[in-house]
Amino acid sequence: MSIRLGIIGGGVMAEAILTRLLASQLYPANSLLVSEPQSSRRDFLAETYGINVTDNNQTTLQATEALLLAVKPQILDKVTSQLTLDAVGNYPLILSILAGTPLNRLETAFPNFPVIRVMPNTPATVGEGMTAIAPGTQVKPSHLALATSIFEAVGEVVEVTESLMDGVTGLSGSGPAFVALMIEALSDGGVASGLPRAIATKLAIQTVLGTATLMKETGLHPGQLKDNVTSPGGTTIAGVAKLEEKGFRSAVIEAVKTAYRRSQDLGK
Ligand SMILES: NC(=O)C1=CN([C@@H]2O[C@H](COP(=O)(O)OP(=O)(O)OC[C@H]3O[C@@H](n4cnc5c(N)ncnc54)[C@H](O)[C@@H]3O)[C@@H](O)[C@H]2O)C=CC1
Ligand SMILES: O=C(O)[C@@H]1CCC=N1
Repeated sequence: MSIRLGIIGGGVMAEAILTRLLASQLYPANSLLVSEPQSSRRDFLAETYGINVTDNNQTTLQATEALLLAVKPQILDKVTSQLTLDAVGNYPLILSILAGTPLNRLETAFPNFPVIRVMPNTPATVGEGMTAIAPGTQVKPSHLALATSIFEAVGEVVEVTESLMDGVTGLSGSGPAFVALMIEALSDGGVASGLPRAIATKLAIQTVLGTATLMKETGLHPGQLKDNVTSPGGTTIAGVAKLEEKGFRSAVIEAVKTAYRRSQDLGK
């Protein structure tokens, strides 16, 4: 079978996405080709998923539908300088998940190719990802449909203008790490209160998951949900008051803003 989707960089995010593309049967294993310089990583991906692997980025350009850029933003120039685009007979859709990397830089690196800037997140691994996509100037509705189908296989998709992508990166791109810290801290609090670690972590994870599911399914405003839990003179308001005293909400807001600014800086 021909290669339909090429991926440059076989790291964490590439694996998260390709596992779901396989599980959803959107792409069979033999239609995927990952280019990755680390031989141990290539072997792992080939043996675990049965996909095609290579150490030559150029060969991924044979992809008939799309080429996913999944390397660190800092090495984009090195990767593109090694590609010979003139030799390519077709123009697969370029999907870049590189944090901070603007469309105009990608479109300059891939002249005449349709380019979409994408920001997924790691819950994509389990099909619960949140992906934002921002189309470039050459993108047609069929390209948008293709990008949407690929990222709907890993969760939910929203289309935004590019000016919002750094904010998206600070919130949903980096957000899984912020939520993981919250879960770890909840578990630590449980242990400090005498709970065994395994039970504390189970309680913390299910509490975050259940709260998110409740808000998603009911559309409940976060403030209303908080009010519903806080009994007058009860335990929750005592905890909420402590979070306010310690600047919890301000810390989270600043974390997202700092990640947003870092994404902006990566693009400079
Ligand atoms: N990890 C995350 O939560 C998210 C990451 N991203 C973006 O995804 C991209 C990849 O991030 P991760 O998967 O976390 O990084 P990673 O470090 O796990 O994967 C990058 C891979 O690229 C490979 N690589 C290095 N040089 C290469 C070259 N010259 N040609 C081809 N491959 C090469 C590395 O060996 C590595 O396997 C980054 O641009 C990041 O901004 C976007 C959303 C979320
Ligand atoms: O930390 C990073 O730069 C990447 C982008 C969003 C999540 N991880």
